Amino acid sequence: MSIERLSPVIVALDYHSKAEALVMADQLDPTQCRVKVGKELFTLCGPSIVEALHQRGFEVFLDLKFHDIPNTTTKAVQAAADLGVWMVNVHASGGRRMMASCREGLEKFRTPPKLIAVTVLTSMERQDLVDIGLDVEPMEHVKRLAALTRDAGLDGVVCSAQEVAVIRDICPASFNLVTPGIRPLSAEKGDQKRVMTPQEAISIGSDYLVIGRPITQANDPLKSLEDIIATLS
Ligand SMILES: O=c1ccn([C@@H]2O[C@H](COP(=O)(O)O)[C@@H](O)[C@H]2O)c(=O)[nH]1
Repeated sequence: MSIERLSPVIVALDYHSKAEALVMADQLDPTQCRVKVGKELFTLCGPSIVEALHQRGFEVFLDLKFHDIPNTTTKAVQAAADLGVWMVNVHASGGRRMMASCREGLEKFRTPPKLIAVTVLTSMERQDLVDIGLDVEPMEHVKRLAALTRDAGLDGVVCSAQEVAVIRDICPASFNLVTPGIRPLSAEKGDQKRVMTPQEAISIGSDYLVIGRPITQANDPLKSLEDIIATLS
């Protein structure tokens, strides 16, 4: 069975050293999940952490959320493609021309990474948007940015599972919906605001569940992952 059908879970390896991240990865099974390398780990380790995870058989989501001018972000996603990652992302608020340029920049790769865009961070709620001059509900802004991302030709968006149904109405079924802010009922929300349980997120149509602390900070991370996967079928 392909990994596409096996598990929608992407484990966020948010660690402060390569050693810690690999201790965690070595407890996980690449047929049961993908892994995500974010800003902290990549800033500390660079491409060597991606290589080490590839050697262990994991597909890697490089979650660096590029947000810059079109030329810079395009070169950045091309560098990610050179690393052979499975997925890479930019911020949709960088705009249509920036996203379209990144899309075009990946055309020369035989197997480019999935290119997706972050809409509104799952840690944000209405007041956070007001604070940055956006007097809208997160749902409304996510919908607008998802439409922009679709029109720029990207493969999908990062959103909260709470927005999945609304995005499904305006985007094709092939448009990947990647949802962090996933919290089993027993888990702490921490800094996440727009959350949903793994089971609800899958039921409503999330394609991929990004899960960090509920797995990585569990006493038995593999059991925690298996317990989550068991709720999905
Ligand atoms: O909107 C977003 C975009 C990215 N993230 C990232 O996902 C994980 C979530 O980790 P948890 O420990 O499960 O909260 C983390 O790496 C974030 O950088 C997000 O949470 N929300």
